[in-house]
Amino acid sequence: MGEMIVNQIVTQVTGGSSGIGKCIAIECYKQGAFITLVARNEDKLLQAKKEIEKHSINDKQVVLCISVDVSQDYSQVENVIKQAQEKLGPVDMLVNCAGMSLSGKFEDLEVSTFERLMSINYLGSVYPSRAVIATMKERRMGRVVFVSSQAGQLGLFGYTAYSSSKFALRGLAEALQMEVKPYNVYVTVAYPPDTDTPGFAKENQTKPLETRLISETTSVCKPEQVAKQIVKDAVQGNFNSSIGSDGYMLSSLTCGMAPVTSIMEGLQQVVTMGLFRMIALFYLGSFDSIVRRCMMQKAKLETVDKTA
Ligand SMILES: NC(=O)C1=CN([C@@H]2O[C@H](COP(=O)(O)OP(=O)(O)OC[C@H]3O[C@@H](n4cnc5c(N)ncnc54)[C@H](OP(=O)(O)O)[C@@H]3O)[C@@H](O)[C@H]2O)C=CC1
Ligand SMILES: CCCCCCCCCCCCCCCC(=O)[C@@H](N)CO
Repeated sequence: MGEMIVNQIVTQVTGGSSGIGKCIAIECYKQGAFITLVARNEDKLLQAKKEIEKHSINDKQVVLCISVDVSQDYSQVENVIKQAQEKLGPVDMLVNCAGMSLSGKFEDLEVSTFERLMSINYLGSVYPSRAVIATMKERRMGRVVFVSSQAGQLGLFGYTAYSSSKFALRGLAEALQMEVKPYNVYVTVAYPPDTDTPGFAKENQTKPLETRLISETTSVCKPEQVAKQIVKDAVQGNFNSSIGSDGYMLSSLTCGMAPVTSIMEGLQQVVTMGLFRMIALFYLGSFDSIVRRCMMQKAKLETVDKTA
């Protein structure tokens, strides 16, 4: 498997106008890539374009903006990607980063929230990938990145809608990787932890206490750091991309039938599996006790309310 050289390659980033996506675009631009940003809001796109352009390393580099909803209409997504390809040439690397999170207890979440998260997080990654994959296979080169989440590796209180939409990306990525590997096209799934972005700030406004307490087990990452790791793994053609020691343990523990990139990676998984399962049992115990404590706290408050 050859490493990709980012200089002069065409990188298309959905969700590239904010947060992790914007940092991925900056990281690629710093290495000399041509960028297409895909998102809905045109003002945010233009602002991101200006910010990214500050990091140019030569005067040929371009940042193109496409305003489209990646989750709605496949033919519309296909059309705008074709138009972009006419201007910049075929996409070498597609990063599917458009997405969002909504948390809440299962019975409190609207049914429409399940549909919406599945549309944005899952179908919103299927459509752009479907639009570029044939050309990548023909050209015998390419990278497709799916940005899942640690919540795409384990289910947590409050994430019934979000986790399932992020788990879906793993299945898509595994199946697709098996199809395209002989054509020298490589798929990466990234599993970031909580990351300090506008999307994360918004998510926190409605996060249940339980979800917040469980998430606080791990620290919040900087989007620049997450972006750097994702770009590095995608360029190297690694199937898995994770951050930090929790990320490493989670990826080893949940490797299942995921492809390995090196013999070393496979051996590490074999050797660490039992130990990491042991550690996971302690985490699960502490998560369960957080949930139970919150329930008892609420019950106590209710009896106080009633007697008052
Ligand atoms: N921040 C975190 O803690 C973590 C985030 N992630 C995942 O990383 C990704 C990026 O998250 P983050 O940077 O926090 O998010 P932000 O909310 O900061 O940015 C989201 C980006 O996606 C775009 N977008 C959203 N919906 C659509 C749509 N339907 N069509 C096209 N573009 C869309 C937004 O632009 P616009 O609204 O204008 O369309 C924006 O550019 C998401 O998939 C998220 O689930 C994973 C783990 C942790
Ligand atoms: C051996 C096993 C060790 C396991 C440690 C597990 C710790 C889990 C904490 C999970 C935090 C949830 C991240 C979700 C981020 C996200 O996607 C949202 N913030 C999106 O906005």
